Amino acid sequence: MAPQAQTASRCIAVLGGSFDPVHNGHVLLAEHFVQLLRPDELRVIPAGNPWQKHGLQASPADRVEMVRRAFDARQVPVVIDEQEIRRTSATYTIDTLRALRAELGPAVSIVFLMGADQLLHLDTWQHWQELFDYAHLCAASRPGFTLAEAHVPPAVMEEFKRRSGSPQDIRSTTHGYGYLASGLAVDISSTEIRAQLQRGARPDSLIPGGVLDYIEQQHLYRN
Ligand SMILES: Nc1ncnc2c1ncn2[C@@H]1O[C@H](COP(=O)(O)OP(=O)(O)OP(=O)(O)O)[C@@H](O)[C@H]1O
Ligand SMILES: O=C(O)c1ccc[n+]([C@@H]2O[C@H](COP(=O)([O-])O)[C@@H](O)[C@H]2O)c1
Repeated sequence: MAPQAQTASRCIAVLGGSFDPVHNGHVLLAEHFVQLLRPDELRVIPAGNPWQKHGLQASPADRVEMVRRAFDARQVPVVIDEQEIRRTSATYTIDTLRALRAELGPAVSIVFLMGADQLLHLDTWQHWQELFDYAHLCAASRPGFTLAEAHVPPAVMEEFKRRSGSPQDIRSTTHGYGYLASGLAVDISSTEIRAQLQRGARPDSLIPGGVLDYIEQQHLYRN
């Protein structure tokens, strides 16, 4: 068992992101871990002020509405959590996980999901090693960002190896495990979608239909 982890009665999978805009890569990342972990809830948390990005294009309200339209609640109940948007300071995941632990209590498995691009610089996140005191961390592969040992910062790889657990371990304990999933390969990014929209293209195979409708109705990402 991961250090100090307790048995968990429920499991909440958490996907944080800028979602500028949300796209099929985000949806498939969440679905990948929903299939693997069978959580009781998917909690999607749009970032308020992501300090490692140089400004977001869409407003918080528009990003929340797009996220609301993107995730299908048929597989798992989906909760859109606006706590990071309400916070005025820089968005640090450690603050979010502390708040989630306070809200959900000590007996819930909290699983923070991310793509490989974030894993590759996890060691730059605020208090990154403490994240495991509140949650399990799961990262999935993404084209252009390999999970191969040679590319992951050594301290991050060492932490994930030391904390390696099975999906069942993660589902049934509260925090402390790391998991690397190499089976995802979705070559979609918000950057590419913004570029396509700006040049007048219609990236309908890259984003959920309801999200594209909203982008068009609100004339987002046109300049
Ligand atoms: N295609 C993808 N495959 C796997 N994970 C992804 C993919 N796209 C985004 N993610 C993950 O989803 C989370 C939120 O990503 P984010 O909202 O920054 O999207 P993005 O496409 O990376 O955006 P941008 O191109 O603006 O940097 C991050 O953990 C990121 O690694
Ligand atoms: O806590 C940090 O220092 C930190 C640094 C970079 C990213 N994050 C979180 O990682 C998630 C994905 O971020 P991004 O930039 O890929 O949208 C989102 O929830 C961010 O708040 C968190």
